[in-house]
Formats: sequence, C-alpha cells, structure tokens
Amino acid sequence: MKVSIIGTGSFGTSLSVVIDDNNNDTLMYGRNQEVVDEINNEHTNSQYLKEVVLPSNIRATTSLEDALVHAELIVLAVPVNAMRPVCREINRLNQTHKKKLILVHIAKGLELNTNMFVSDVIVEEIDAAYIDSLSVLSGPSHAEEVALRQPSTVVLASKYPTDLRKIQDVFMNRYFRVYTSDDIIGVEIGGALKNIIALSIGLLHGLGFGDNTKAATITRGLQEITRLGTKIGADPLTFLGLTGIGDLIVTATSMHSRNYRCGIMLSSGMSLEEAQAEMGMVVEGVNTTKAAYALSQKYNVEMPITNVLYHYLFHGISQEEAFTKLMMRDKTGETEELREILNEQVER
Ligand SMILES: NC(=O)C1=CN([C@@H]2O[C@H](COP(=O)(O)OP(=O)(O)OC[C@H]3O[C@@H](n4cnc5c(N)ncnc54)[C@H](OP(=O)(O)O)[C@@H]3O)[C@@H](O)[C@H]2O)C=CC1
Ligand SMILES: O=C(CO)COP(=O)(O)O
Repeated sequence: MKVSIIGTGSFGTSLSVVIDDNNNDTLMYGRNQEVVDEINNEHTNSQYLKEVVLPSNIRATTSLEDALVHAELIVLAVPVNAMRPVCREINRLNQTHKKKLILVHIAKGLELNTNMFVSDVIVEEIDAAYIDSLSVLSGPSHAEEVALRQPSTVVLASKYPTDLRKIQDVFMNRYFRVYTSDDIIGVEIGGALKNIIALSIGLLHGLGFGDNTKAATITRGLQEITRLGTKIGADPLTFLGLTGIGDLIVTATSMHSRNYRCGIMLSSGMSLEEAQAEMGMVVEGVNTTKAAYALSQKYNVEMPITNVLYHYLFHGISQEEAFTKLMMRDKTGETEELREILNEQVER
C-alpha cells in the first residue's frame, strides 16, 4: 500500500520502520525542513529517535498535499493538540483531490477545553463524505523499542464497520503483532488516561515513595479509568487488555515514558512549563489530566487519582493534602463503585 505518515516525531518515525518493513511505499510528512532533510539524506531522525538508522526507502516531505496525494492510507501521528489543525488542513486540501481517506490515528490523549476523543476531533474536521474508515492504533509500544524491532503488541480499533484486516496487514509482522477491536471508546480512553497515572507514578518515584504506593496507584488507577470508560460506553474488558493494563504498565514503569519522566522532573521542583520544555517531546498527560477531570465531573464518576493530580498540578495543593484526599476519602468496597456503574449499564 502507499502509506503517508503525518508527523515526523518519535512514534511516526518508529512506525515508518514497521510500515516499510512490510513492503509498503512509505512517505512521511513533517513541518520541519531540517528533520525532513535528515530523514531523506542521512536516514536518521536524531531529534526524536537517537541511534536509529531508518531504511533508505523511507522518504519525507514538507508538503502535506504531496502526502495526501501519495496516500492510500494515512497515519495521523501528531500530538492531540495538533490533530485538529492538521486534519482541518488535510480536509481543505482534499476539497481539490476529493479522495476517500483511510485514516489511522495513534494519539493518546483528550483534547484540551473540548475534552473530546481524538477520533471525534478528526470526524469534526474531515468531511464525512471523505472518510472511508477511521481507526486508532494503541497499546504498549514505546517508539524507542518499536524502532529497534523489539516484539510489541498493539490494538487496532475502528469507529466504522470496515475492512480492518486490510489495515492490520499494513502494520502486522513478526515483531509487531496487531489485534483488532470494535471498542474504539475503550481503546482511546485507556491510551489517554494511562498518561495521568504514569505522571503520578513518576512524581511518587521522584518523591521517594516505594513499590507499595506505586502498585496501589497502578491498580486503583486502572479501576478509575475503567469506571469512566464503562460509564461512557466502553467495554470493561478492554481495560484488562493491551490498551488498558498493558499500556499502563509500560508507561508507568519506564524511563522511556515522557509522562513518567515529567513526573520525576516535577518532583525535583521544576514547574510544568520547565519540565515540558526540557522534555522537547509531547507530554500528553498534562492536558489530559485537565480534560479527564472535567469528564469525571460531567459524568459524576469518582476518579480520586486524577482529581488529586489535577489539584496538585493546577491548584497547588500540598503533598500532605493530596495524600489525605486519596487515603482518607470515604470508605468503599474495592469494586463497589465499578459494580454500580456496571449495574446501571445492565439496567439500560
Ligand atoms: N512516543 C511514543 O512512544 C508513543 C507516542 N504515542 C502518541 O503519539 C502522539 C505523538 O507522539 P510522539 O510522536 O511521541 O510525539 P513527539 O513529540 O515525539 O513528536 C511530535 C511530532 O508532531 C509534529 N507536530 C506537532 N504539531 C504539528 C503540527 N501542527 N503540524 C505538523 N506536525 C506537528 C512535531 O513536529 P515538529 O518536530 O516540527 O515539532 C513532531 O514531528 C502522542 O499523542 C503520543 O501519546 C503513541 C504511542 C507511542
Ligand atoms: O504511550 C506510550 C507507550 O505505549 C508512550 O508514553 P509516553 O508518551 O509517556 O512516552
């Protein structure tokens, strides 16, 4: 297939390796001329993926229109906050070309202020008549390891009934196993909200807390992600899979994770702005904490870790207050709140 990858950042670049290894004709679009030149001339992307040599077939362009014209399938590999303007521009260019687009996005987060899922943002920006299919690819997959062809497993979930198998073949190979799912809400919520938990655990790690506290945060974090997801209509089983517990483990326990590392930086006294600038790559958990907090209020779902991180990051509550809010909140059974939500769903 002819595939265009929109975004020359960490994950877009690592996926270009996978897609090229599967004998697809791979073109990357990036807005930065230097990065594009380096991919074309040196077959590296040293800003985003140090020490990785890209296959020489992979080409890059600064022309979004060339990428659109080239593509039988488009991989949208930009951060959440760039998804709306990028899709708006693709849609504008497509008024001339009138292509039916097969779209796969890989962003993990919720849009700030609208609190929307990325797939809904895409649908808002690209005319329905031009969308042939729209899927999300998500799961435990650090760009650094995918680019080194380390065995990784992900899930491809689609919003529309579509020929997922054809898209699966673009990505799947012996080091990149792709499962399919029809639970796009669950897959997007898991991918987005694990960043909140990873940020929290980075913070805890930096502050010197131990394994008990981290295990509690991962487990109770998954519980609150499952509560919100189930309330919004996701399949609770999705959270037991790769895009739930799987991505939570990989992000909340690894120095590859920008969210985890951002938490560590914050624990050393850096401001949010300083930590994000130092990272030089997107830290989706920051905006997603705000958006998920808003959703928890809207849907009346208890999300204590998200709630505490939100108040810690944006309203300056103390560590002491944060722990009191978490450890001394109203007594409850371990699965009581989730069970209530599940019962509500059954009654509907
Ligand atoms: N890194 C990873 O391991 C994984 C990341 N993801 C998700 O993928 C998404 C992207 O992450 P990642 O690749 O790591 O991010 P990076 O920060 O590494 O790269 C972001 C890329 O997006 C480009 N970009 C940003 N804004 C625009 C815009 N308006 N127009 C065009 N290009 C733009 C940047 O271009 P420029 O260089 O010019 O700034 C850069 O190439 C995130 O939502 C992340 O959660 C998913 C799975 C794994
Ligand atoms: O989603 C990821 C791995 O699956 C990467 O997470 P970070 O954005 O925290 O680096």
